[in-house]
Amino acid sequence: QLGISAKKDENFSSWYSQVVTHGEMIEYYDVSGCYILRPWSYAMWEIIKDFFDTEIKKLGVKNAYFPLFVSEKALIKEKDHVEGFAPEVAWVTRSGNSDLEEPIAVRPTSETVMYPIYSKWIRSHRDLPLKLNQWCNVVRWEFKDPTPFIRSREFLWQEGHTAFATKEEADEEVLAILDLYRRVYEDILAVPVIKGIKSEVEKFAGGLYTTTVEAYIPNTGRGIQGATSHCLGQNFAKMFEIYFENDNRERKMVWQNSWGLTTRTIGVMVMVHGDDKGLVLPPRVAPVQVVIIHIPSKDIDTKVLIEACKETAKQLRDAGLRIEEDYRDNYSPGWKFSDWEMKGVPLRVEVGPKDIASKQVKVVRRDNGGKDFIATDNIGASVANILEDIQKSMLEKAREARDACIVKVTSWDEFIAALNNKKMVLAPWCDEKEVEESVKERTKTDQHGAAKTLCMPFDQPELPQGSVCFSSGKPAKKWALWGRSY
Ligand SMILES: O=C1CCCN[C@@H]1CCCn1cnc2ccccc2c1=O
Repeated sequence: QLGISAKKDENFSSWYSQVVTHGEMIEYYDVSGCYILRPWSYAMWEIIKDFFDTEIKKLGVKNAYFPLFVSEKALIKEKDHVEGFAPEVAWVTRSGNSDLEEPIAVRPTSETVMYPIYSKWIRSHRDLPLKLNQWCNVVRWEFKDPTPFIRSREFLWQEGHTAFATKEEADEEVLAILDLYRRVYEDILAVPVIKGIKSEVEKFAGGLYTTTVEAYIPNTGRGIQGATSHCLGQNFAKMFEIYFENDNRERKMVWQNSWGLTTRTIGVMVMVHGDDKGLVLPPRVAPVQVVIIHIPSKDIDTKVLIEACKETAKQLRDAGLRIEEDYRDNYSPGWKFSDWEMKGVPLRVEVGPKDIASKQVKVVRRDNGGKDFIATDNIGASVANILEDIQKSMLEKAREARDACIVKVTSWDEFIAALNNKKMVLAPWCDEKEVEESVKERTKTDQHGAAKTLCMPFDQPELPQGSVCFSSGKPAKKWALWGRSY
């Protein structure tokens, strides 16, 4: 395979497309906006899913599966949340040569599938809390430019849908799930995120409030929504008549949450960490963490060399690491090095005759190219330590790059300058809808989309008395993080 021809800092979209295809993550498909997830990327989704699934089960969430199809009646039940999304809904109108009586929608999300059933299941406070999740696909017929993992017409996600007797329980779960999303990004994908609450304009219209983890792509200077955890309040309970009798025999509406994380996570990780040699995988999400490559030589019988490699591989597997051994004799070591670098494998172990003699191996880090020699005895622990160091330093490096792209301003001129300099902008804001709409209008240009609020960070800087909104001049209520986004 040839190397990647596009440079990350010169042609980001070509670079990204080449990295995900040469890295064997994606195969293109003849239905626009749809992609094939090859084993290399699907294994990453499985790692993310294993972590999140284990954690939500600790919170008492159970997995279930609801139908892919939604009746038109059910879908338009909550019209004001659907009307904004209506153009994205895909419909089944025919089977074989005959039209269906009623068109059936393909789920774009499952509130309207699940909540008529929740209404049937929930009668008494003893039926609460109800906490269900499903791992599935959803379809949204988007028209904005499709991008593998980042924006596709079908994607994989989990969607959690919970119901509680009290708002306090719902509020608490919203934040517990949001922290799990932070951990997916920071602890597994080594991508720093900012936790915050969405503005009234940006929140899920059907809900009470939306919390979010916001990531950032330095090369494009755009923010990207990482995952969202919504408190729906009692809005859906009202519409779908989801009531329970409390222990005073009073009829009450439930308080609900819904929360989702998608395969977009994988695309964000690729964009943040990849380089001009291809993928750079954080060890926690790498399907293969270490690849062992023998260096044939006339000074040693290749069988002996490979036996030594197998012994090292066994020790590394016994240390719980995901290992690949590449003894292919139809490729040179150099060819193999670039092949595994393309796939982003965090650590390469090279074994040659000299290494056998001195009971050592050569290790090469994918993230910074660092080379070292380590002893073969107790190699499991020492390689595990190197992988931990790679994980930590990738997050630190990404955090520094992200922090360097946040500019704190107080005036409109500073705001526009920072925005056009591809930064995210932290500015004091009056938190009024029409002001956000006007900023969108004033920042929309033909070559970029409008700037919008990404979130109001939970971690608010000091807001000095008398601070005014950078845009409206009205009294500022809080700091908002603004930016162009995906
Ligand atoms: O984010 C989440 C997390 C998972 C569960 N659903 C919520 C809210 C989904 C918002 N949404 C997003 N796109 C849509 C597209 C078509 C119809 C409806 C919708 C829609 O309701």
